[in-house]
This record gives sequence, structure tokens and C-alpha cells, in this order.
Amino acid sequence: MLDSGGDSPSASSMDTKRDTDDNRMEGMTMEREIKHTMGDDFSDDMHRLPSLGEGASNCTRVGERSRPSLLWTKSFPPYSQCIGGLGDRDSELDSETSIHHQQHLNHDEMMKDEDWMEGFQSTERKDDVEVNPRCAREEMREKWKAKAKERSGGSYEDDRDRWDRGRLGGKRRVEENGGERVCDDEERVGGTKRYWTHRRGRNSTFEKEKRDEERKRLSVLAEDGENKGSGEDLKEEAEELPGTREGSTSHQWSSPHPILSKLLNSSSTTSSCSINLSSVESDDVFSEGEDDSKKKTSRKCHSWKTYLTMMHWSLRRQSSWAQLAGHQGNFQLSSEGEVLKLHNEEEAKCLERLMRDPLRPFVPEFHGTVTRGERCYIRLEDLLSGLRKPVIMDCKMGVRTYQEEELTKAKTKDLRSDMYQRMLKIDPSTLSEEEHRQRGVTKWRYLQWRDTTSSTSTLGFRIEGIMMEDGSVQRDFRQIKTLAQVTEALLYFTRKQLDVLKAYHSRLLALSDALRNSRFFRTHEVIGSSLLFVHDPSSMASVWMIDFGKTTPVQDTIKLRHNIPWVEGSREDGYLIGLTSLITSLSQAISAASFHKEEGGREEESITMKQTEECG
Ligand SMILES: Nc1ncnc2c1ncn2[C@@H]1O[C@H](COP(=O)(O)OP(=O)(O)OP(=O)(O)O)[C@@H](O)[C@H]1O
Ligand SMILES: O=P(O)(O)O[C@@H]1[C@H](O)[C@H](O)[C@@H](OP(=O)(O)O)[C@H](OP(=O)(O)O)[C@H]1O
Repeated sequence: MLDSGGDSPSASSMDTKRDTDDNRMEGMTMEREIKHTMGDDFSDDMHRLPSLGEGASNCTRVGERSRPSLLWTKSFPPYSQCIGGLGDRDSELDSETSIHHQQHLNHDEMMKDEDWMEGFQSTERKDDVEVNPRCAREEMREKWKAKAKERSGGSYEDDRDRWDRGRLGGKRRVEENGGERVCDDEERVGGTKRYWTHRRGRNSTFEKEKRDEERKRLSVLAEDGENKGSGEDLKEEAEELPGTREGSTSHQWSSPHPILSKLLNSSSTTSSCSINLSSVESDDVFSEGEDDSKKKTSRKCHSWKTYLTMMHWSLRRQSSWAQLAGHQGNFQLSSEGEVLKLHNEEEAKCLERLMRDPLRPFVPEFHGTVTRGERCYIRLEDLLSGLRKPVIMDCKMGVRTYQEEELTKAKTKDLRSDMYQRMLKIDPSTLSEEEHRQRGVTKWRYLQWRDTTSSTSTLGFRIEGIMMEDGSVQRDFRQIKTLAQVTEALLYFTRKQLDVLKAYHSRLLALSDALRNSRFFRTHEVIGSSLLFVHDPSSMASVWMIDFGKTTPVQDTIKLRHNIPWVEGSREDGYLIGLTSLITSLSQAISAASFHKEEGGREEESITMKQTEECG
């Protein structure tokens, strides 16, 4: 089912009938499901207006600049352990036009929102840090410190605690920095789940200290004329994100600090690391499959600083960030580990509003904008930060992915030959004679075709892509039309892990709650926005709302319901239809995974019994 090849989307009439029947059955289950999971406000069929603004929610008060209500199945490494943020562009970020979103968070404005945010409780997230083995890094650090001391005439501050605070001490940091992250440790669902909150203290003294330390390290490195050139090259190289390469469909994951581990494990001929090193220099020195003698010779040619420069570069490469969908080349990772997305006025405005909305806990933190060269970017929290081998799924929400104005534009707009080619490749029969003659289609025509040939127009969302823990990416889910197929995809994506499925399910229920209380949602047509599902092998899981590039406010006279089909002029997006489908599908997946687990248990039991009998 997940295979991209195979049948054409133009299904036979029998298939279509089966699909329709499936959907009808699923629709009935869905209604039952919604009654069960979403409470009375959502309990009617999808055509009923959810009572926006009613009732209380679990969300946290927004004005506190907190990261509330993350639902993880396990503890989550702190932001400071994400190494992707190390870098040399800190100063650039600091010095360039950087508007912190807090500047926009006018207190009075926030107070205006107070009435409909009432009842929001603050839940906090505990930093239950697992400190990773860092012996190798320790060793490297000692070497570096010794050299740094030598260079600076012995003035280098040998402050082990400082380093440890920065690199390892998530928990300690909590204590020492006035509770940058705290947790209510609120046990849920049989004591296996917790609601975490996550206070973002990016501009805290600690963070500044950490950056200063980093700068200090860099300036020591920069002093070394011998390696300056290569260091600069590497910095440039590191700016490019692995997941953003044109045409790249897979992303190789690395073991922790690949270059460092290679350095310190010189006796092994093969390395466990599989990071895709694209630097020429790094390939020279460390390429896979090299014989030992070459490695040794090569190593002699490079000073310790080269290693450090490269280590630093590799640490930056350690970010788990990967782009699963969307436009190639629109993203960068900042030295602070933020995701920089090409600026879009609409999106920036939405994010600003969202930072003052009950939906804030479901949206990446927005840190304003930054200019790099001639391009302006919005600065977003990296939602993959701290995750080792994240498994990601991008679901584009809504029953349509084009704005109403695209319809109007379509009448005058240029024809798109690239979109014609894409349609031709997948299903030539869908193109009209005129379109064949013109060898082009309007963008609206293409987007509408995408919506109707995927689950978008029927289920109110579609899976845009899935990246598994090995970095393999699957993007073609055009064949998925029914809820049963979605459930199958969810089981595949989560590898039937019950805790992950349950965490996603709860998170989506919390989201539906927040949406009901969200003024933003009430007043915006949400088009082309995605839900980003993220978990990792340790079963931490969460869902985030991303991509507001085509989300626009509607006039006061229009009351959006979000749960009814679209007709031209209504501006309805069907976001809640998609959310409902996803919640239902997750419930089905949970049942299937539970059944599978029980079956597995029974099988194991009978094998053990058989073995015992045989032995006895
Ligand atoms: N804050 C974030 N943290 C981590 N990953 C992100 C973040 N924002 C985006 N991504 C990654 O980038 C991908 C594309 O994001 P997004 O949908 O915002 O881009 P886009 O170019 O606007 O997409 P589209 O072409 O659908 O409009 C996502 O699927 C996700 O993998
Ligand atoms: O899903 P596909 O088949 O990759 O098609 C793209 C997708 O629909 C994007 O949402 C759309 O960008 P917008 O959301 O910004 O409209 C893009 O248009 P574009 O080529 O004009 O960027 C399409 O090419």
C-alpha cells in the first residue's frame, strides 16, 4: 500500500464503489468515535458547528512564554543537548535585523485575549534528563582545553562546571537557572504518560553563557591560520541542510558525533557512523572504507585544530533536522538551532497571532525574523531538536489546498507545464484534450487534481510524507483514499507502538480542545497547513501545527465552521474534518495494535509452554 508504483489513481468503478462503501462504514465508525473521544461539543456529525470558545481547555496561559502541554511518552532531552545549534553565525544572528516576537507581544493585547483564554491551566514539563555517555567528547575537550590554555598563555578558564552545565546539565540547569524548565510531573493514563511543559529561556543568562563559550571556542579556532581556510569552508558547508538537498529523498542518520567517534576509534576499520559527509576535506580524511594506513597518514597531516574544526562542524551536522515536505531551498538551520524558513508576510503575521493564542502550545515557537544576505527568514523552534532518529509524518490538513483567490487567478494565470508533466506522468487520462494541446495546466487545476486524487477532499487531510528512523522518506501517498488505508499507514509509521499511538491520539484530542477555544482558528481560513507528527525510538511523541503560508484572516461577517465541505465563497477549509478523520484512524490503529500485541503475547506464551513441555 505504501508503494508508490503500481495502480493508476483512476480506479475502476468497482474500486470506487468499494472505496465509497469503505468510507461510509468508516464514516459511521468515525461518528461513534467522535462521540466517544471528543465529548458533546464534537459529538454530532461533522456538519455541526463545534461550539468554539466554550468550555475550558488544558492549555497554558500564553503570556508566560512557556511551552505547555507537550505530551511525551517518555522524557525528552533538553534543548541544550541539541547540538545542531553550535556555530559561528551567532554573532550574525545577533547583529542582523532580528525582531524578537516578544517585542510584538504587547501586554495589553494579551490581556484582551484573557477572557477567552480563561480556564487555561499551566502545566509544566519536567526535565528528566538522560545524560548520554560522553567520554569521547570529554577526552576531546580535555585536549582542546589544554591547547587553548597554551594559546591564551594559560588564561583559559578551566571551568568544568560551565561546560557541564551547558552540555550535560539539563536537570542541573533547571535548578541553577531559576527553573528554565519545570514539570508538574502530572501522571496520566495509568501512570505511563505525562503532560510536559517546556519553558523556553533561549535568551536566558545560561543560553548567553553557552553562546559566549561557543564564540570563545570559535575565536581560538579562528586564530589558527593554518586551518582557517578549511574551517571557513566547513562553516559554509555546514550551512546546507542534509534534508534540503535538491532531489534528495533520503537522509542518512548518524551515530553521536560521527567524526569524533572515528577519531577516537582509529583502530576500527569500519565505522558505525553513516552520516553523509559531503565535505571534500572530510572525505579525504575520514571517508568510509579507507584503509588504516591512509587514515593514519592523513591524520598526521592535520593538526589537532583541524580535528576540532571538523568536530565542531560535525556537531553542527548532528541536528536531527530534516525537511519532509514543502519547497526545497526554503529552509536553513541557524547557529542557535532554530529553523529558518523563507519569510512570508502572511505566515509571519499568523505566527505572531498564534503566539498569543491558545494554539501556541501546538505551534513551533516563533522568534521573529532575521535577514541573511538578501533574504529574510522567519525564526522557528526546531521541532526535531533533541531527537536522535526522529520518525516524522507530515499531514496536510483540510479538504482543499488552494485558496479561493487561486481560483480567480486561475482564469488569467499562466499555464504550468511542470504541473502538466506531473499529471501526465501519474495519470494522463485525467488531462483534457485542450490541456494536452497546451501542454500546461493552471496551478488551481493541478492543486484541485491533487486534492481529489488523494484523501484531501474526502477525509480532509492527506499524508504528504513519512520519514522513518533510518532516514528513508516516502512521499507518494496518492493511493491512500480510505480511512482503513490511513490506519494501515499509521500502523506502519508507528511500527504498531501502542504508547506512541496513544500519545498521538491524546495530543490530537488536546488540539481539538485548543481549536475550539482558539480565536485564531475561529477567524482564519487555514489552507495548506500541516500537522507534523514526530516521535523517536524512545517513544517520545508529539504533533505540531506548521505552515501558515496560505492561512488568511476572514472578514468578521464570515463565521467559519471548519467542519463542513467547501463551496466557492464559503472560505470553509474542512480542517476539523481532517482532524476528526485522523483521530478516528488513530483509534482504529490503537485497537489494531492492542490486538496485535495481545496476539503476540498469546503466541509467545504458547511457545514458552511448548518449550517447557518439551524440556519437562
Ligand atoms: N519548525 C519546524 N521544525 C522542524 N521541522 C520543520 C519545521 N517547520 C517545517 N519543518 C519541516 O519542513 C517541512 C516543510 O515545512 P512547511 O510545510 O512549513 O514548508 P513549505 O515550503 O511552506 O511547504 P508547502 O510547499 O507545503 O507550502 C515539514 O514537512 C517539516 O519536515
Ligand atoms: O504536492 P505537490 O504535488 O508537490 O505540489 C505542490 C504543493 O501542492 C504545494 O502545496 C504547492 O505550493 P503552495 O502550497 O505554496 O501553493 C506547490 O506549488 P508551487 O509549485 O507553485 O510552489 C505544488 O507544486
